[in-house]
Amino acid sequence: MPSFCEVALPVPLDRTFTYAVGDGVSPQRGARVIVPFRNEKLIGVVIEAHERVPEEFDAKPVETLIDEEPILSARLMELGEWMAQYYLAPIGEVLRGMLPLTAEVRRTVYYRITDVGRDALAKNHDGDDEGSTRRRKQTDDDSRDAEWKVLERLADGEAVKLSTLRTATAVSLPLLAGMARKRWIARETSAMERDARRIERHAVLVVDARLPALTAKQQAILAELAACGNEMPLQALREKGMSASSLQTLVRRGLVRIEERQAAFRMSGLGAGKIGHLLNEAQMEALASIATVRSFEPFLLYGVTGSGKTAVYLAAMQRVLDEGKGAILLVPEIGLTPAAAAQLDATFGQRVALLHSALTPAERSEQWHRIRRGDAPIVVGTRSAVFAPVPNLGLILVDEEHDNSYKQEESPRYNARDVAVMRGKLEDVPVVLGSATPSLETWQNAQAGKYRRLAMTERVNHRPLPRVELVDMRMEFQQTGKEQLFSRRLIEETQAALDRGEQAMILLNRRGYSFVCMCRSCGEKLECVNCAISLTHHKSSHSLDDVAVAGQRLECHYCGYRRSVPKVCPKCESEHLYYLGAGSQQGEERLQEIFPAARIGRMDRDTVRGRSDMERVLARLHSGEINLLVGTQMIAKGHDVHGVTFVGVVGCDHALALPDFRAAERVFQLMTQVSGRAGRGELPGRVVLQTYYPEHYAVQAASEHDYDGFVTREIKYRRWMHYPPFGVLANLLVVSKRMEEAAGWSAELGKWFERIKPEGVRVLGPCTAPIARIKEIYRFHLILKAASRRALNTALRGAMAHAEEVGIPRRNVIADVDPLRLL
Ligand SMILES: Nc1ncnc2c1ncn2[C@@H]1O[C@H](COP(=O)(O)OP(=O)(O)OP(=O)(O)O)[C@@H](O)[C@H]1O
Ligand SMILES: [Zn+2]
Repeated sequence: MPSFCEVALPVPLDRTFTYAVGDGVSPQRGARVIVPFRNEKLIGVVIEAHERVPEEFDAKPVETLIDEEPILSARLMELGEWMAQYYLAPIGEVLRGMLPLTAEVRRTVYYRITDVGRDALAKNHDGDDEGSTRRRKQTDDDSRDAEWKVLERLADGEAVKLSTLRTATAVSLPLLAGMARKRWIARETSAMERDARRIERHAVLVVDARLPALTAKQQAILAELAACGNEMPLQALREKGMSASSLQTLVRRGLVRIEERQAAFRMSGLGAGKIGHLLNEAQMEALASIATVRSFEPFLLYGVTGSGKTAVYLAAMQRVLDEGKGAILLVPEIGLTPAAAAQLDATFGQRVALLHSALTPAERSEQWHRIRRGDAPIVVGTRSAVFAPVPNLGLILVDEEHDNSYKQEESPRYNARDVAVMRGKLEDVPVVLGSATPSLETWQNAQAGKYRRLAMTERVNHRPLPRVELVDMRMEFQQTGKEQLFSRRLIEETQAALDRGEQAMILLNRRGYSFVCMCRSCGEKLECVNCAISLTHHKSSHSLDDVAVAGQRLECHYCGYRRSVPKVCPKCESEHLYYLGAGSQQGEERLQEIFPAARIGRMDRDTVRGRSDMERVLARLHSGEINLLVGTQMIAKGHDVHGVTFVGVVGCDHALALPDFRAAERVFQLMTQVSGRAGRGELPGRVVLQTYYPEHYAVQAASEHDYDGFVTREIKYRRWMHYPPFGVLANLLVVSKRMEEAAGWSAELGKWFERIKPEGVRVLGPCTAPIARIKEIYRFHLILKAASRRALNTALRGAMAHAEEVGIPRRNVIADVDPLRLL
């Protein structure tokens, strides 16, 4: 029996912690435990059990072993360790991200008085004796009184639950936090396991009871139950507006019984899905290649927009299922559209688990357990679904593999597409990366023969790709003498589509009304108080149900800070404020002026907050209720609306002016994807691309559907500049609330790199990051560019070790490996 175990805890430290295990307990690798850590109880994952007695300290004992059996499989553990190594992310944070089970643990916060607190309390009493008037004067504020009340309640030394303490003293949370900072009281937490299964309470009709006289409300409940097979969840009764007190009366009279049931899995509100098509020749070929492989092999499925990649994914998953295995399909953040969900439902019914961001923690853990039990061998979900514990995995698919939402922009900063390939390798199963606009990384891997390339170069039923017309906005300005948001051609074509009874989509890739507010007198640009970011002007807006959701305001799109719209410049008090740059909200307003009869819908993060909003807009689009949709890049993703024959693209090439080596790739992808929404039905599509860079190769290639042309140019540039995929990058961020600290620490790391001169690594910086401050945190960075992965990893590791040596806290140094943005 081992006496100790190494536990990975969700704290930002690159290490594990040793705990003692009691007699008869043997925690297995991959099992969860609850352990004491500082003043808290944390859930960790066991990395290994061992006999090595720690030399410098007495190991505290494990409090609870949650899982007798490992909850993370050996392969998932290995994947986690690989991620920690590759992304320089704390192993505990990686493993926490792999286990969406927070709902299973109840956390309770306690407070306890400290010695410092006792002293303070004693002094206060002494002061009381000397003369309470003086004390009153010194501490005339109420908060002092509240503090004494808390100390007195805690004086007997027992830890008191936060909720009890608040009931007893009516103390506020900030006040408690302040007392903890003064070290008068100490915060402790305990964690308790909660039953993972969700329990639902059901009302059950007691059938053979004799019916006494009943009120109308009581009768309504009985009728409802009788109509639903004599029982239904309380939640559902409540949603139907049934009275709770009437129900209680019925229960008291023995007419209804309350029973607890384990919640059944329900697919929310999905109708019968579309039935699949017979695959065409190109689809069959792709499927045949994928389905004959049973060990690790990565594929690039390059299929133009509307070539029917989804049908290939579904068929491939069906094959895997027929062999008694499971599959994971990753989709971008908003890729799990109702249409896709309905199709999955129709194909796999109860065998599929959907993991998306709108799930509550309880639902997420419920899905997780279903998957792990083998009840749902088909998993479809966003980024973190790459960790789904599918037993007997047979296939991994990544739809729209180029999509930026696969990258997590917080620790652990992984890219789910790359993790998917690694997982495929560890599980020894094929991995398919699909896209109409593959990332340069994936394309190069295919070129180099590491990935097998499958191509579907035509749309289904030989439908043509849309004809794309470029409008040079500089010419437009010269010819019309006015700076216009929409060009004449865009307006003509939109009108024509609407006149023909067809639908149109217009992309304006910024949300809000105007994205810059400036002062004409002093040139001041209004920025967020927390971030070095211009504030976006929003007019008052209405949600889809026509409920006003927010008034006119300036808003920061990084931290959510809002302020009223100033009448005068906050700096020079001039009244000449003006607004620049049109966002989707302004786009909508202008379009309504130009096309008063159009039924306009908007799709951006202000109007579409969750899945149900998305469902509503798409349903209205499919039904034809909306015939003109304006929105941000949300409209570009995966939608398959057959009535759309025209797409207009407005101002999505600004990025080409930025010093960002991925700008061309991003602009090409967005233009191609959004163009790809046109002409997916019987009728051919048209596109108008408004641009200020008509000669740019990304714009040219997008207008000609020429991925090959684009990638050939782009590859040359990347190779020449040693940018990915011809070299590897990391962004080493140094952050702090205090600017001098961030500056000093990054300078220290810069000096270290200069001294060490890590082989094969070029270091740029340190300098302030392009966004110098986000959420009150100052940001400096160093960019590391290396020819080999190994050199990069070694250099980063060295820098991290040096940071630790010189006392830079771990959470203030962030390594972003394979960054998508160097901001
Ligand atoms: N074999 C087929 N015959 C006819 N129609 C098909 C066939 N396969 C798929 N379709 C239809 O073609 C349309 C496009 O398919 P799908 O949405 O899968 O395209 P895609 O390749 O994913 O495109 P995008 O990259 O633009 O999202 C859908 O309406 C789908 O129902
Ligand atoms: Zn901000």
